[in-house]
Amino acid sequence: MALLEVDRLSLQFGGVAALSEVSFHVEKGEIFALIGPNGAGKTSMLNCISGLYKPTSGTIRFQGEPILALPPYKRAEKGIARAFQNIELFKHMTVLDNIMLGRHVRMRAGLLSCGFYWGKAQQEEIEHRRAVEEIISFLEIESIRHKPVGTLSYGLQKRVEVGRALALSPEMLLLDEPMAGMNSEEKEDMARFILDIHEERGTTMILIEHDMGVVMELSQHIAVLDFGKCIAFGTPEQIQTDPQVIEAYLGQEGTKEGRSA
Ligand SMILES: Nc1ncnc2c1ncn2[C@@H]1O[C@H](COP(=O)(O)OP(=O)(O)OP(=O)(O)O)[C@@H](O)[C@H]1O
Repeated sequence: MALLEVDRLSLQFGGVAALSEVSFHVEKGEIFALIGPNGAGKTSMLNCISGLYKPTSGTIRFQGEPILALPPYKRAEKGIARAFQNIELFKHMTVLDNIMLGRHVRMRAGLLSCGFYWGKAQQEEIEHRRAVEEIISFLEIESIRHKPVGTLSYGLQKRVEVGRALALSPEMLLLDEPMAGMNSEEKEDMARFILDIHEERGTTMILIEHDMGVVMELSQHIAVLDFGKCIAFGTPEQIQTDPQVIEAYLGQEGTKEGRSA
């Protein structure tokens, strides 16, 4: 059984079909890429998976269970975490506090239990701190842990955004253009972190990325969207040689993005 199964998913915005009958599946432990030209429906698909958008029809199953009726926080509890295309951090708060906030759905001790079982709540707090410190050291951001996020470079903010999503200890991580706007050094760092997360934590990932070199190198399977339709699904080798993909997206040379991207 695949970890995530998307079956004939459609999403309509008035007259615009953002997604039409899209089907694909993501295996546990793989890096899966969603590619396609601007406006193809990639972010809309992530929004349907995380619960921000409600599809018009179709189904999504996570670990065999239908999830479309669940609100976003329930999907987060089930292990689906999201890093956004436009950074969604609290800019005035520190790196540490932002990542700690990402951990909140894993925190069980509420106000009542804190009152009755102070020791238990304290123990939990220590464990969450340890998990967060582990992420900070994993992402090599120890030196900026007490800095307000708004004072950091764009590349570092993107890294913190990934850290916030990782704090959920997710089963599946949705990464929407994690390298957009980065210089080549920052991109290399992010690619290394994605591979490390995959190898060391075994986290399944769905990656939206426009850089074809990165996509072909990192992912095991790729789905190609074009005008809301899934026009191809396969390994990087299959996608690179698929005539429909070359026509719609990669351009005649099969290396760069064709249509506006
Ligand atoms: N909230 C919304 N309201 C109306 N239309 C929307 C909304 N979100 C997306 N769309 C439309 O759905 C289509 C798919 O958009 P989407 O952002 O999913 O594409 P994308 O492949 O992620 O593009 P990009 O690569 O530019 O981020 C577009 O025509 C877009 O205008």
